[in-house]
Amino acid sequence: MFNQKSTLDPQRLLVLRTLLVFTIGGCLFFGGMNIARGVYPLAAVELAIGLFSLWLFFWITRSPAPERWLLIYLVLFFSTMMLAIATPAASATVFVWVFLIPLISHLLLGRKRGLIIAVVFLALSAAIYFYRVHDQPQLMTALAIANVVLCALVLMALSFAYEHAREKTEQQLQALATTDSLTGLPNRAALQPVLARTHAQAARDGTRFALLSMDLDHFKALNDQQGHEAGDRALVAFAELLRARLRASDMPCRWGGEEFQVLVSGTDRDGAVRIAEEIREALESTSLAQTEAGAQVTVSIGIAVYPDDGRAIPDLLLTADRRLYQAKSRGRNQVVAS
Ligand SMILES: Nc1nc2c(ncn2[C@@H]2O[C@H](COP(=O)(O)OP(=O)(O)OP(=O)(O)O)[C@@H](O)[C@H]2O)c(=O)[nH]1
Repeated sequence: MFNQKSTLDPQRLLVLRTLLVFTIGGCLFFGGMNIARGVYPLAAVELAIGLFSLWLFFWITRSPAPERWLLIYLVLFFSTMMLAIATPAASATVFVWVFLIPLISHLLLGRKRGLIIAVVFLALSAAIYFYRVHDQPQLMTALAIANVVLCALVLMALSFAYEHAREKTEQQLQALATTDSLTGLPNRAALQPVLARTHAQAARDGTRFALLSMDLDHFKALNDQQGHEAGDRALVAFAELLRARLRASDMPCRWGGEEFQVLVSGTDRDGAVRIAEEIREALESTSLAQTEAGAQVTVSIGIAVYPDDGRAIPDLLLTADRRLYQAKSRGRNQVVAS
């Protein structure tokens, strides 16, 4: 769950695999045709690209660097296209493939890298096109040139706009999926990759980090006596308190219900206890959530420090949780760190 493997996003993987299927089929077909027509250099390149595409179809989900292979494939694919349009013996209609360049670049590489690759290969295609048709007056009229150029520009603008809108939607969905809607804090799904990164970095650099597991006390009583809305307001206020007390490099998160988790980087046990005590005291000193029975919502906190309390993330979470419940059983409103 905490392993960070580099993977392509599913949409790009689907586009790439669809394209690879057509590349494999197309390369075999055109390679065979070009052998029959005696255009051997182009046929050899096409067959080699076909075999490479077949291998990539299976390798792409296993590769540790799929983005790099994506770029290599695209450059090879477009370069083959350039070779095809530059080959005098190739069919005149081979130029229609050029119009796929903006669409494929944006779908596979995203807005910025897609635009750069598309501009480079469209410019190359234009140079090859004009070199090949410069002696055909009917193709060198302003109208004929405007048709080709405008069509390419429209496709470029449309695919750029599509990718721009798609990236924005993806960012919004990502934010929704990783933010707790009540408190606005990151949620459990958001903490996991950050925790994995912090853990990997601490293991590399020999530094420490602490996990503070927190659970609000007497929260059920508050809900029962003053209503769910009062409970919600207390959760929002506690989230505010966390934001106000923590440094930008620390990461508070709503773990679920009235449980919170705080990841504090570059700190030892004493530092973590200081922060936890500050938070505990700050909540205690607010009259934010007084229950009718006179109890006040406070917070119990369990601390685990890497690597002293465990080297694996699940062990640290377990230790922090165990200490949190020790704090509860010792009477609540306290910090347990060892
Ligand atoms: N208002 C509100 N209540 C929630 C939310 N999520 C969980 N709860 C409530 O939090 C309460 C947690 O109850 P308990 O686990 O018994 O915790 P507690 O009353 O704080 O008891 P101790 O932790 O032992 O002090 C339950 O009543 C849940 O319904 C939420 O988003 N909003």
